[in-house]
Amino acid sequence: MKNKYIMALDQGTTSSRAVIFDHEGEIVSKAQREFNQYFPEVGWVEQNPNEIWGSILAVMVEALGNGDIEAEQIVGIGITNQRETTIVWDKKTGKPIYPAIVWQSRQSQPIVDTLKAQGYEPLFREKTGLLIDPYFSGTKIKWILDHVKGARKKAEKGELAFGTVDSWLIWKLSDGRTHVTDCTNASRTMVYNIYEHKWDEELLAILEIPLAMMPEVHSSSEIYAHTVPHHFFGLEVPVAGVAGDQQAALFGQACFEPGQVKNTYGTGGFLLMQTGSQPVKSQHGLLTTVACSVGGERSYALEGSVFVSGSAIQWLRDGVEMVKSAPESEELARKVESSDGVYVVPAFVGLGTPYWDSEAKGSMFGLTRGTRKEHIVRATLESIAYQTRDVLEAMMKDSGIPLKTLRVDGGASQNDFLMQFQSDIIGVPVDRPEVVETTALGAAYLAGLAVGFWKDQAELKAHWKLQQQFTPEIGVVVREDLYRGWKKAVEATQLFKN
Ligand SMILES: Nc1ncnc2c1ncn2[C@@H]1O[C@H](COP(=O)(O)OP(=O)(O)O)[C@@H](O)[C@H]1O
Ligand SMILES: O=P(O)(O)OC[C@H](O)CO
Repeated sequence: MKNKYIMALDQGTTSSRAVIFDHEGEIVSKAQREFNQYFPEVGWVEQNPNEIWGSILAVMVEALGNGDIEAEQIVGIGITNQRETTIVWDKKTGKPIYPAIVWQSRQSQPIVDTLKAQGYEPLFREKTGLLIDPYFSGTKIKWILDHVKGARKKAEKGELAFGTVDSWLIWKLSDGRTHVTDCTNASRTMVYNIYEHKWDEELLAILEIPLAMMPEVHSSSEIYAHTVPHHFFGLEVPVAGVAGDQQAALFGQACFEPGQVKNTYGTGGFLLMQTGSQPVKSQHGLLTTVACSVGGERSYALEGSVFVSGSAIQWLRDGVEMVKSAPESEELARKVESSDGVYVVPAFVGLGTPYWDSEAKGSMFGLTRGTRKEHIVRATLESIAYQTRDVLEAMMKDSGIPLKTLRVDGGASQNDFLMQFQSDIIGVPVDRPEVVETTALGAAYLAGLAVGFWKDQAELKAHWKLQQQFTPEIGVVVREDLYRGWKKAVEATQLFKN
């Protein structure tokens, strides 16, 4: 008999991936495609939902082909996606009425300013665990309904559908038969009540979003739909797992115990701490969000976002051209003993957790006549680790749980210098697993649990294998000295507004 597999569709901000996993949780094949980003105005980021769908169709075929795997061998599909990105489409024609508004897009800032001025922040925070920010879907939906002619009327009549990218893909895979999302994605919309587990009618009313356009909210692991045969080689394969990409990574990292934390070093840095069955309210600028819902059990997480993480290295490469490739940053950083007192604060798009300062600009401190390119490169890598510590400090304060280890993944986690410095600056081990495609793995796990491919979470936990552990190599005095310098640099950065 031929081996059976699970296919994960990882629909990220800049590319779509299909990753096929075997029963041991190992990758047997994958494929990846980039798609276009559109920047129609300063600060706006949009995508074409049909291009997203096209890229997904392409990678499904390529991943099967690359691994010489037949479609019949896929027993379940899991979906994980860039979160918050907002799509509104016509239920009858299946056509989007506006491009996808990407999570990074700021066009709904004026709506946010009005909501804040009206004093709604505490209400939204209390019910959704989020802040009022253009990042989340709620004000993006309102923006579309306000700007596309006739849209609100159609939405009121139940003719339009809203979805994050997971909903859109399930709609397409099922040929318009299923309009659903999972609770992790719902918890990023700013209109989902994370305590009552439902769309919050009061918040929907404030944003003038008709309930009729919202998808049904389900758990993260169950059969939502089957592929229609013409989209999947004549087969009806169950779509059985869904989670937002950061929550999927937490699951893929097997962070099931309260207090376990993962950090994904991608374009941005996303830290999630598993807090178990109880949501923890943050006093230190973190978000409270749904971590997962499997087998009737729902868990929560505290989340912190570092806006510029791996993209600081893209800046070194493409902006100031100090490195030719991202891996070269490691080579250069190792050429000097230290950053020699140089601090780079990469606040290129403001500062995220815990500062939430949208006006901060990037800055550099401590330059001398002796400063070389290598010091600046090193300081930029170090800034990624300092920002991570900022978030972890907030997590420790909010949860009261001391950090034992940090599990890492994402592109920049391949940088050994960065991982060592990360461990040095937080004073606990940093654990890098063998499978760093943890986002896709999490989605595969969720689908595999629903179709009986895997038995339970204990089985999944046993799959997690350490590839390399980085342990602290500097003492507490040096560590705290370095970190104090960083805090001063951030303080000075925030003072500089022009
Ligand atoms: N060896 C490396 N050292 C430092 N940064 C790296 C390295 N390799 C990749 N990166 C950074 O990681 C990011 C890409 O990671 P990825 O997980 O693919 O991100 P995303 O999913 O957000 O597109 C880029 O910003 C890149 O600069
Ligand atoms: O697609 P990524 O990996 O950049 O992740 C985006 C996040 O889900 C945004 O909240």
